[in-house]
Amino acid sequence: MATDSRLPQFRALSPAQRWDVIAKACQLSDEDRALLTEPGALPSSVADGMIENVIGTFELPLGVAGNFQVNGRDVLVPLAVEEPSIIAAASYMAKLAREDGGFQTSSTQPLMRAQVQIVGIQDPYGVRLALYQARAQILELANSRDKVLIGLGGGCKDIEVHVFPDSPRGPMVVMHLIVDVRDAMGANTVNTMAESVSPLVEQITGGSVRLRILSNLADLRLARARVRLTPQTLKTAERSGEEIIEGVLDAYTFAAIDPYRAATHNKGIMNGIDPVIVATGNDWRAVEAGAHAYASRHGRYTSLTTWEKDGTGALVGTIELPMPVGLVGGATKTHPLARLALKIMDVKSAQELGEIAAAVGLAQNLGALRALATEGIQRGHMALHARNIALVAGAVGAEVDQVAKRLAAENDVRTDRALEVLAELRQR
Ligand SMILES: CC(C)(COP(=O)([O-])OP(=O)([O-])OC[C@H]1O[C@@H](n2cnc3c(N)ncnc32)[C@H](O)[C@@H]1OP(=O)([O-])[O-])[C@@H](O)C(=O)NCCC(=O)NCCSC(=O)C[C@@](C)(O)CC(=O)[O-]
Ligand SMILES: NC(=O)C1=CN([C@@H]2O[C@H](COP(=O)(O)OP(=O)(O)OC[C@H]3O[C@@H](n4cnc5c(N)ncnc54)[C@H](OP(=O)(O)O)[C@@H]3O)[C@@H](O)[C@H]2O)C=CC1
Repeated sequence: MATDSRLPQFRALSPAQRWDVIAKACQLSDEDRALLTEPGALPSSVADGMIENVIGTFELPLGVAGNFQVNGRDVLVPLAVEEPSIIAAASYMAKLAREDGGFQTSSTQPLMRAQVQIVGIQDPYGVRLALYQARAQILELANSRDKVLIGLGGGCKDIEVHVFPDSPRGPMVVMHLIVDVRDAMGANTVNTMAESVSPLVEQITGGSVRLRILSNLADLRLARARVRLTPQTLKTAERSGEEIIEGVLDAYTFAAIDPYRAATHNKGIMNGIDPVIVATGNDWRAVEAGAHAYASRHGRYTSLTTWEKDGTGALVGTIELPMPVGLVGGATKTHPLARLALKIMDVKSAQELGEIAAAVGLAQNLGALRALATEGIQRGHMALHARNIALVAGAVGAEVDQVAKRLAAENDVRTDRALEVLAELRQR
């Protein structure tokens, strides 16, 4: 477990030197190092067991966001992502946040919903009551298979019956199984449960069961994060903290009221969350689907975060969203790098993993809003993107930073300019 997530001048090190820092901070072994430094950390034999028609593996950069303090614990957070400036922004905001206590997080129990669709019935409200009457029998059948899950205190805890009396296909009833999936993401688990209770549901209702599948609107499995930053912490050489706070509040309000802005605002949040989900071998599509569905829960798509000023004038940010992630199941156990990422984070439960991801999303959001509301996104983002452009132009080794620095200094981050700068460098 890392005892100090500050990584001073980490950026100036080489990947191998950064590995040494992380390995020391997290007590990682030489075997762990081999996973990262040797090509093909995911053996094709393992990949061939994960998906169909495998022809190889696809790699992404794996970085570490520093400075995070979550509920008083220093955490180094691995992110697998291709976009520049995400890790810089998250690390920067985490650095500021730790001045004022870092991130405080919490989460609900890991409850997932499985839906059982019932058609071919004439009395949907009567069917609803019949299902509630048979609740104990349904729960018993649902819990008759998952010995490991039940033994851990998980399992189907309740049913919830939704009625659609006049759907275009006639009356429809949807029974939800509410399942505590403990440290699994739980999709396979709850899908199996839904299929296993369907014959009994048809017997109880006299209807026909169609779909038996989890809901990705996992609104009973929420992760939350909160952060508070004073004007003193937020001030820069160019702007007062108060000015920055007012800018962030205007930027947040723009997203809260305008779906066109909210889509970009939330994409920025997921820029922080998705790379943690990918790095830990979790299903980022499930997290994305739940996040955006949850952002529409009040009937209009809006911001996943809130930003406000407290009585002392400090900026207070919150995020709350579905977080269906696991420490077991799916690829979390089969992908070696997913296991390594979980080891670096030293998380003890799926809830803790979800809370850290939520905190990274909140940090990411502040990084973007703070930049957008002051200097604009391009200076910081494009200065880091310049290295990608230098690579595209063919720069190698030390040339990459030399070309990138020149592009950033000229504020002209374009491939044709990079080619010119590279040619000049090579003529020297
Ligand atoms: C990019 C910065 C951080 C530069 O900002 P800066 O002021 O030049 O940074 P700095 O050199 O003063 O460094 C401050 C800290 O930032 C971090 N940092 C700084 N640079 C690096 C680096 N190279 N590698 C690693 N970490 C870095 C690091 O923690 C560093 O502390 P230190 O290590 O020096 O003690 C700033 O301009 C920024 O945060 N910009 C916002 C960028 C952003 O939000 N990127 C996310 C992708 S774009 C996006 O989200 C989509 C969007 C924008 O549409 C979302 C939306 O619309 O809401
Ligand atoms: N729409 C979606 O999001 C869908 C996603 N998926 C995929 O489903 C996968 C996730 O399903 P999931 O059910 O998590 O995967 P798994 O079926 O791989 O793992 C869950 C099983 O792990 C066992 N287990 C061991 N330890 C624990 C523990 N501490 N907590 C909970 N379970 C434990 C339980 O076994 P036992 O059963 O013996 O008790 C449990 O049923 C992901 O790969 C996802 O991509 C699939 C379909 C749809």
